[in-house]
Amino acid sequence: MTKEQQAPRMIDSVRQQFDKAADIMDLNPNIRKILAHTNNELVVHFPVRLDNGSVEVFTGYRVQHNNALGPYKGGLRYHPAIELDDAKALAIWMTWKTSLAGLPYGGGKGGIQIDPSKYSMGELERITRRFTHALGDNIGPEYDIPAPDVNTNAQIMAWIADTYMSTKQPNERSKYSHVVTGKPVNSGGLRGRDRATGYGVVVTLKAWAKWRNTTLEGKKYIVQGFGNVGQWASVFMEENGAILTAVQDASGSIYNANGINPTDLLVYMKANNGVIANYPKAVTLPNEDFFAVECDVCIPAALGNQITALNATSVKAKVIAEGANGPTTPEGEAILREKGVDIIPDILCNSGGVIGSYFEWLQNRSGEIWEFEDVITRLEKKMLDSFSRVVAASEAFNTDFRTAAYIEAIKRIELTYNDRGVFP
Ligand SMILES: NC(=O)C1=CN([C@@H]2O[C@H](COP(=O)(O)OP(=O)(O)OC[C@H]3O[C@@H](n4cnc5c(N)ncnc54)[C@H](O)[C@@H]3O)[C@@H](O)[C@H]2O)C=CC1
Ligand SMILES: O=C(O)CCC(=O)C(=O)O
Repeated sequence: MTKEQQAPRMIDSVRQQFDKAADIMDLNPNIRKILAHTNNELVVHFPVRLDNGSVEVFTGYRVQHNNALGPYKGGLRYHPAIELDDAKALAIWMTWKTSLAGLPYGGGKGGIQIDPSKYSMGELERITRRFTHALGDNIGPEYDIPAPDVNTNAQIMAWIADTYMSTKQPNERSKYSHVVTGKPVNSGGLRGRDRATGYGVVVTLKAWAKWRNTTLEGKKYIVQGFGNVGQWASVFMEENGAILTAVQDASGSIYNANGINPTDLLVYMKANNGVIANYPKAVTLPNEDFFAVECDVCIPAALGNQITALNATSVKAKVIAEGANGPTTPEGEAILREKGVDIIPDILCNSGGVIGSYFEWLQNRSGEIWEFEDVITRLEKKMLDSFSRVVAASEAFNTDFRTAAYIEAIKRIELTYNDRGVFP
């Protein structure tokens, strides 16, 4: 086992994936050079007074990969392990994701190195506002538009929007509400943005099932990560008649061969610090056995580097629907492909979130308020269009779905550079 296999890094995965696609599509070497770099990498250190009167200095990141297609776009994550290289990898994935979805955006990502569970609500508000202040005009509604990601939510987006807008002239503040998306509905948020990523995951799974001449009815599925993406994906899988048999979150893993009702699990979590541990209607499973659970569908919806050379051999699922960003390493993927497991790649599978964010941005820019039904209809249409283009590229280039999705995404950026005549 090499060192990389034991401690894979997301930045290595995204680079390998890019190189493979760039080789196959014979990408213009100048454009290849540009896309191999991130445009801007910002690291900020900012002090915040805690409830006990002491001052702590936090480290935050914002990486802007590429903006050939439009403003940088992508989430902010609050996690103790986030480092600059992770923010880079996640920003690069955003560039491919927004391009594949046909959005007028580039890719960005960032966050704060913090375990939010250790801080009070008041502290998190002060940390968020101070971070926003430190970012200053390195974000902006027509420049770089953050959104929720791991451990961030609509409340945090509302604090960011409020802090950013307060730095502008009073008579102009309302022009800036789309500096972030994923806001609460009453603060300019989109009806349906909360469930957009999980809904999109299931739209792609239904499309995959159709492509495989089957349906989701009666299929057993397992979900890693029961936060925004995992919860909503489970709710929609349930609506399609699939059966949830195992769940893992940061607190542990649970299993019930006869099925776990996602709505009932959510009720339990609400009363139990938001975690699944000790759910009484399932047994506890050792974390290392999670991906080996017998199932048809596996939805990793937590962090990167979860399915690796160390556990891919034991995967039983027939399809991996990547709700998370970068959950499968290239080494893990090679083993899965050898076993005949299909993978719906992250930049396609979880793109419902950023598509929803785009709708919110349009809504704020035009002063409209969209109906929930319109959001869902438009979201589904866009995701199905992306899915069809990925299938077509996979056939045209005789390659796997991930590489096909990359080719589709990179092709659009290459065409844009070519149109400008800068790098013929
Ligand atoms: N929120 C969104 O709209 C989008 C999120 N994503 C990706 O989806 C993934 C999940 O994001 P959210 O659901 O928003 O985050 P979240 O913070 O709402 O939920 C994260 C979940 O992962 C679990 N988790 C954390 N560490 C874990 C570990 N070591 N093992 C197992 N579970 C663990 C947590 O307990 C929690 O259940 C991330 O990779 C994120 O980048 C992708 C596209 C959009
Ligand atoms: O909604 C967005 O702008 C981006 C969400 C995100 O961070 C992602 O798709 O990974």
